[in-house]
Amino acid sequence: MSDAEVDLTDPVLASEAELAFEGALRPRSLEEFVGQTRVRGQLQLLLSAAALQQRTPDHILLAGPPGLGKTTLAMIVAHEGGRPLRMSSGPAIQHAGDLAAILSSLVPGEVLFIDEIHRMARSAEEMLYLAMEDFRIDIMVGKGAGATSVPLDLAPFTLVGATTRAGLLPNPLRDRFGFTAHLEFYDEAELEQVLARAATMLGLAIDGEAIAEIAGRCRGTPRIANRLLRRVRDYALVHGGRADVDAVRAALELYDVDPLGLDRLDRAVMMTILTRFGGGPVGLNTLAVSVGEEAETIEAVVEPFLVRIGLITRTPRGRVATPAAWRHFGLVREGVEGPTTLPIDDL
Ligand SMILES: Nc1ncnc2c1ncn2[C@@H]1O[C@H](COP(=O)(O)OP(=O)(O)OP(=O)(O)O)[C@@H](O)[C@H]1O
Repeated sequence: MSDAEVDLTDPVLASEAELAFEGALRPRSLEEFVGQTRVRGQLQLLLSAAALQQRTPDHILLAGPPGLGKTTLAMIVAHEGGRPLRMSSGPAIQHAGDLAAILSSLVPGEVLFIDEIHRMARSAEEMLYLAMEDFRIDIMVGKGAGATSVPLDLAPFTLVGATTRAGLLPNPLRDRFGFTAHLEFYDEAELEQVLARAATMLGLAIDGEAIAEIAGRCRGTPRIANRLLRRVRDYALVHGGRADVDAVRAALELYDVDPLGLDRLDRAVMMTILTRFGGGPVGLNTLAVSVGEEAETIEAVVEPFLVRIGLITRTPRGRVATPAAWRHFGLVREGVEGPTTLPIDDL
C-alpha cells in the first residue's frame, strides 16, 4: 500500500514509507520509551534480574491495541540485553514446520518476537508449549504407522509474543509466559512527549500549542501521533509557514480528522448506531455489515476508542450510543427533548 492510501487514523501500520519513518523514530531503550510507566518498571525488573543471574529473560506477552509500542518494546528487550532479535508473525506460521525451522535456528539467548501470535496455526501453538517450557521440540519423522518423533534440543531463547486479542490465546499458551504486559492508551501529556521527541528528531520547529492540538486528536496512540505530525510537517512545508496550531487545524481538517480524533469510519459507525438503529443496542455483526467493514476491525480498532472516549457502551445486547454521542453529533433521540448541539467540551 502506498503512503497516499493510508487511512490517517488507522492504528495498523500500512505503508512502506511509514515503516521507514517509524523505524527512525523508535525509542531504543526503556528510558527513551515514553509512558507505560508500570509496564516499563516491570520489564526493567525482569531484565535486570535475568542479567544478574546470567540467564535468558522469561517469556513476555505484550497485549494491547495496535500502535501502542509492542514491537518497539520487543526490540528494546533485545537491545537492552545485547541479544539478537528474530522477528516473525502469527500469519507467517501456518504449519508446525514453519515454527520448527525458526526455533531450530535460534542462537543462544536470542529474542524471538512473534507479532499477532493469536493468528498462529494450532499445530504450531502446540509445538511452542514444549519449546517455551523445556527449550525442546519433537519433530515427527516419517508418515503413518512408521512415524517416529525425534526430540531436538533448542538454544535457550526469550519469546516475546504480541497480541491485540489476548482473549483469543489458549490458556496453555498464555500460562507459559512469565510476564504479561497490558499496554494502555497514552494520555495527552504522554503523547505530547512522544510528539516533541519525534519533532526534535525530524528537526521540525513546532510550538507547544500545536503539539497539544495534535495530542488531542491521536486516539491515545503514538503511531497515529507520529503520522499526524508528519502530515502537519508536510502542510507547513508546502505552505511555507510555521507548524503552528493553525497549520495543525488546517492539515487535520484536510485529512478529515475531527477535534476528538474521529475519522470517517468512526463517524460512519456512530451515525449508523444513532440514525439507523435509534442509538442501539446493535450487534457487532449487524454494525459491521451496515458500515461495510470487517467485524474484527470494528471490534479491535474502532470500538475500543469509541468506548474509551465515552461515545458508546457495550451491553450484552449490543453497542449503545451514550448521551454524549447524541450531543457530539448534534442529534436528538426521538421522544427526548433537549438541545440539538452542545460544545465538545461537554463530553
Ligand atoms: N512509548 C513510546 N514512546 C515513543 N514512541 C513510541 C512509543 N510507543 C510507540 N512509539 C512510536 O509508535 C510507533 C508504533 O509503535 P509499534 O510499532 O511498537 O506499535 P505496535 O504496538 O507494535 O503496533 P502493531 O501491533 O500494529 O505492530 C513506533 O515506531 C514508535 O515510533
